[in-house]
Amino acid sequence: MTTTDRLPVSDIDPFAMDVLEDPWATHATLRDAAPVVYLRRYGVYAMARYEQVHAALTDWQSFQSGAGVGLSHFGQEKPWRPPSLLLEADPPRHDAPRNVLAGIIGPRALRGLREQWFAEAERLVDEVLADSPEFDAVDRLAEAFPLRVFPDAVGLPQEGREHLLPYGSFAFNAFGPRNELVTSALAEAGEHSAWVNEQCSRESLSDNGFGSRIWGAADHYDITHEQAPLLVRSLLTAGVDTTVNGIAAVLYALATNPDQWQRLRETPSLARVAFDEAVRWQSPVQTFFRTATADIDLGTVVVPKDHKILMFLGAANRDPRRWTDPDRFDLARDPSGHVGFGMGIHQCIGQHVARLEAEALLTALTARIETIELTGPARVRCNNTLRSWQQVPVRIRAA
Ligand code: HEM
Ligand SMILES: O=C(O)c1ccc(-c2ccccn2)cc1
Repeated sequence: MTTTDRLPVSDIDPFAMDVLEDPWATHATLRDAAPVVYLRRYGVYAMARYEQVHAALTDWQSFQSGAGVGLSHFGQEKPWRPPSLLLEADPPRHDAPRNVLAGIIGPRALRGLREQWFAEAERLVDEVLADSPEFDAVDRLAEAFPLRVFPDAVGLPQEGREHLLPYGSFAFNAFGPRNELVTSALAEAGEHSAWVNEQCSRESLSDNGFGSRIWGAADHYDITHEQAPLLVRSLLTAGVDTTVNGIAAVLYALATNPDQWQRLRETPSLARVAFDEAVRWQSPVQTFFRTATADIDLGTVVVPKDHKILMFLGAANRDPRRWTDPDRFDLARDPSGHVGFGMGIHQCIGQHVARLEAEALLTALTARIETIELTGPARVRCNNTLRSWQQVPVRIRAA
């Protein structure tokens, strides 16, 4: 760490494989270095403390999304796909698409799915229990459950759903630098992208799903018919890999903290707290960027206009300046205020979908399983943006 005219500079590479594999020590180094650190390798400004990340997320006028929320600046480089109407837009363009999606996947809109998703979770857990007591929780639960309920809720056809996870994985890698995680997936990305784009057309989507409701909003002139497919694409991009890794995170947390699992079994109504505490503790979405709309004077540092700011959500969620004993997964904690779903006008619009999926699965598991424990090392799948689990091998004992 050096300081050139008071600007703390670091040569840390947050997208190096060893850091993506185990980021926590790097987060501590960045937090302790300064409120804002210049990462010389990428020419970006890093924020790892809760206070600065929260401030940037809630100041969209200074920290814009319209130039992209990845390393690439859309004013300087062509995006790999047409920009998202929510994620990569600022007010006023952001407003109508946001309001339309809020009405379709917001908490009230999901009430009709609760019973169905709870029943589906029970069916899945019964199937898993009928097999071996040892299995990979990523394959059999974290991936299986979201893929059972979410594509149907969107209204996708059965055919081709295997494109969803690799498409999302590529999209989240693409927010980072063009490293091996991106270049190694470029060849197949076109095929996944073509399938996803195809599913966004009105004729691909079944009636009364999230997708057809988006098209219905265009019929009511809440958005245009040109915007409708991009809103469906938002669900397909952000709605699968995130929940898969959020659920993997809570299963990993419970399998490695048996006392917390027992506490959840005693009080199953803690399921939603358990999920949010896991999202805080693991931060399935680790980092993403904003772009300075003008020279931003942050006291210790001035971020020049059009420079990128890298926000470390995973580091902010474990900042001892904000959290007591932050590295502990603790169901006694109130995790509200965590930035795992972001904060401010772009705060995750699908968080209610994610919470409902997790609550359904955890409720089915606590009712049917006495113990769950890791039987070997959990394996991370490196991704430039996501904390993604390749494998979480567990043994369970039926209740
Ligand atoms: C554990 C699961 C999830 C996590 C951790 C997560 C995380 C996030 C975060 C951190 C943001 C803020 C991005 C920013 O500020 O630039 C975000 C935005 C968003 N998320 Fe999620 N998400 C999850 C699940 C979902 C699901 C299930 C959906 C769709 C059904 C979804 C759709 C979106 C969309 C459309 C945005 C953009 C919102 C806007 O820009 O106004 N997410 N998510
Ligand atoms: O609207 C989309 O296509 C989209 C929405 C949200 C994300 C995202 C990005 C970073 C962190 C969490 N979510 C990605 C894509």
